[in-house]
Amino acid sequence: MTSVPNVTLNNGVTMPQLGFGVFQVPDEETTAAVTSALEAGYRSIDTAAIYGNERGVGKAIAASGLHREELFVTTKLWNEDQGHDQTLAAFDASLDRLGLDHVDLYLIHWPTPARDLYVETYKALEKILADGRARAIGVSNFQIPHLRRLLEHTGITPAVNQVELHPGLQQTALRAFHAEHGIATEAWSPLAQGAVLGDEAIVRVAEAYGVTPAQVVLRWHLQTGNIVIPKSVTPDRIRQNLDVFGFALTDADMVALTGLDRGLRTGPDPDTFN
Ligand SMILES: NC(=O)C1=CN([C@@H]2O[C@H](COP(=O)(O)OP(=O)(O)OC[C@H]3O[C@@H](n4cnc5c(N)ncnc54)[C@H](OP(=O)(O)O)[C@@H]3O)[C@@H](O)[C@H]2O)C=CC1
Ligand SMILES: O=C(O)C(=O)[C@@H](O)[C@H](O)C(=O)CO
Repeated sequence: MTSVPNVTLNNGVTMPQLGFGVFQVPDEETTAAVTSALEAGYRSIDTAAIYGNERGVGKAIAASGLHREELFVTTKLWNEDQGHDQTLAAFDASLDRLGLDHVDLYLIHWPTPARDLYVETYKALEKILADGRARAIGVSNFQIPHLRRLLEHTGITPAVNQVELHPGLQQTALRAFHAEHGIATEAWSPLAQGAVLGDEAIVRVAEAYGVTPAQVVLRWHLQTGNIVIPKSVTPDRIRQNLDVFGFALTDADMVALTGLDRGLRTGPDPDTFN
């Protein structure tokens, strides 16, 4: 079985560097997809309240026979549930749907700056952490000014910032800020939902190694130091996306992929998304 390296977060908790995402997987299909992933060897699952599939994730976990300590489960607080008390209630509801008594990582899904609630929301996450119901807390889609404000007004540095990141959107300044403050960078849509897989440089490197473009992109993430959570509902791809530890890109390959950065956002703009 493939062994995925761990990243040590800023509170000492370890998190697999490669996990499985379930955005856009209907709840009734999620149990099968997560079961395939767990059978392939994934141990980290990324869901969110807004995905509507926490129950499907929970069913796959319950049926897996794996010990809870072997798994790393992330879920996220949806925008409309921001605010101190609403966050605590939304977290309880997520745990209930997952059928778990704690998650490994709880994230604020988007800063939604127009609401101006993310600081008090994060304080609720700090309480959840203190109560031992999340092993680590963090954020998603936070830009540098949002992170600076959290660092100024709250007590615990986020363990993770999960952001859109792939060869077409490399987030260089944000990654540098994370490194400076001990925040792990987690890449969502690590394959750009397929939009970079036809890039000539990626195809050329894939042909040279006899692997697929998706495997090249995932290797680039791992060697860049990102945590990645590719999604697939296709069993062959689920296995393929984990089979990325038998080859390594050279410095020249890494430079070729770095040249593909072009501000390609496939998802919403975090400064305006509400
Ligand atoms: N925090 C946030 O705001 C966000 C978080 N996320 C998280 O990140 C995860 C991953 O991002 P996501 O947007 O799903 O996109 P990905 O970049 O993981 O791409 C998923 C798409 O690529 C296809 N695919 C997967 N593997 C391969 C492969 N080996 N070869 C060719 N195509 C492949 C999938 O098809 P198929 O399934 O048909 O095989 C699917 O269409 C999400 O599932 C979610 O957990 C995502 C968006 C926003
Ligand atoms: O997938 C997620 O985690 C997201 O937050 C987004 O993709 C978001 O829900 C969206 O796409 C809204 O248009």
